[in-house]
Amino acid sequence: MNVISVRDLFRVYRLGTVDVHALNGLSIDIEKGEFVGIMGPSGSGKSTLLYQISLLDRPSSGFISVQGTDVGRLSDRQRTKFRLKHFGYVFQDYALVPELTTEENVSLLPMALGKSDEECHEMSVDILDVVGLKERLSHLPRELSGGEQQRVAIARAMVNQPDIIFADEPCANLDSVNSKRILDLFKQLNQENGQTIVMISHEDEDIEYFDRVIQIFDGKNVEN
Ligand SMILES: Nc1ncnc2c1ncn2[C@@H]1O[C@H](COP(=O)(O)OP(=O)(O)OP(=O)(O)O)[C@@H](O)[C@H]1O
Repeated sequence: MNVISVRDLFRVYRLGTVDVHALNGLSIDIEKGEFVGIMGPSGSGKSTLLYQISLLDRPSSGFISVQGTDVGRLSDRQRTKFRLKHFGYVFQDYALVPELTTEENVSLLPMALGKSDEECHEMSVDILDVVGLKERLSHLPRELSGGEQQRVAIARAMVNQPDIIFADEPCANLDSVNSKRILDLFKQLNQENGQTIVMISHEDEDIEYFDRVIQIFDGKNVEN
């Protein structure tokens, strides 16, 4: 079953009088439970594609269906709810709230979904245990290494058990040991929980982790 279907997607950024055609009629399908890599040269449109399918931006034209919902028809408010309920995000700069502890950063999302303090605590500690950070609950982000911060970000993305995780070059700022640890963690979560993971990567050695690679070139997918 396709969890994401994209047809004839275009995204044009207007910069003053110049149009930048970031996506040029791209069509892809992603199946439920797949761990998919999005790869391609710098500037080919990978992040732009991820923003469209994860509802962080709207395309200039084209069709996107996520879990059977035509997401182009949703209002901004409905899109926000949809994201909270179904998606988890991991970015290359971790995007943790600097003033909040590990546990508080992870608790933000269950809190936003109206869980009680006790439930938030339990859910956060459980997932922080999975990513190996149960001993770091009270640390602030600046008191953690880069690899640990990214594992907090993954815990935050996973805590609501989202259907789909979107990751934009999550290992870009990590050394090879920490990168491998993050990729192993994604693979484990994908296999144990069956979550769909869509990850942008520049690194050829990441290919072995993916069930499939979608190659992007000049704003289009390359059939392989
Ligand atoms: N907000 C924006 N405004 C204008 N142009 C943009 C914007 N975001 C991206 N672009 C342009 O759109 C094109 C695709 O960018 P995108 O970030 O999607 O590529 P990418 O494949 O993710 O690149 P990289 O691997 O370097 O991160 C590029 O030419 C980029 O300069």
